[in-house]
Amino acid sequence: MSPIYVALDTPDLEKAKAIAARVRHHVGGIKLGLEFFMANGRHGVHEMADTGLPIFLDLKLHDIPNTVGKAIQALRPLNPAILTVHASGGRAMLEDAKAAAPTGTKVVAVTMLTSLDGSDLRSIGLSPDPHEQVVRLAELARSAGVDGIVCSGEEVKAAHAAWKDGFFVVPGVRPANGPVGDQKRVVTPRAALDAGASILVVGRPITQAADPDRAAREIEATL
Ligand SMILES: O=c1ccn([C@@H]2O[C@H](COP(=O)(O)O)[C@@H](O)[C@H]2O)c(=O)[nH]1
Repeated sequence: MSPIYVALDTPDLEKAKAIAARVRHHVGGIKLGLEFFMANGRHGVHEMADTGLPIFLDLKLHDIPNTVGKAIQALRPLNPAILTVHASGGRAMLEDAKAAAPTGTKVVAVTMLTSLDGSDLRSIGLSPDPHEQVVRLAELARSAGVDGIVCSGEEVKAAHAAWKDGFFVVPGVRPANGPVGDQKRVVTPRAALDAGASILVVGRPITQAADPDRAAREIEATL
């Protein structure tokens, strides 16, 4: 099974379905985020689940424990393979998120967004070392009982060393010399896997390609 989850960041359900149909033999699952969910809601998730590919619901929930727990209870009928919350929501929120999720759903905690770097951390009053930030939040996530974390390929080796059976989601991956867009902590898909990623999230390098099927195939061939 391919470790690539394609991020279908579009409000257009028909477009999402069309790309999924083109790349389905070269990806292991579909990631649906806020842009898709705000436009298409639960109906859209059900439609994408009809592709037969596992669904990663990347809603990055972040609120008080009761609110996050109730939100996840409301999402239970969607039975996603993977669901995200923010690690910085704190221990009680992570515990309530895991308790509310369906048994088969991996709850993973976003540590430090791949669109941020050390200077962004400093600007929000945190120590400017991404490794320190990711490893500290990974330990919080592990001890709170969730299944894994989201981090960049630059920190996944250190996080994996401290959490051998954790599940590591790595977005912000780019083919060598590809445009990075708004991502700041970027590695190649091969480097992320070698460093310990469990799955790779790839959006624009596939979805914005003239031939998404070929782009997915070419990335898969590097793994
Ligand atoms: O730290 C994070 C957490 C989530 N994402 C999501 O992954 C994809 C990446 O898309 P690209 O087009 O490959 O940049 C996108 O859906 C983000 O919401 C992330 O990039 N970084």
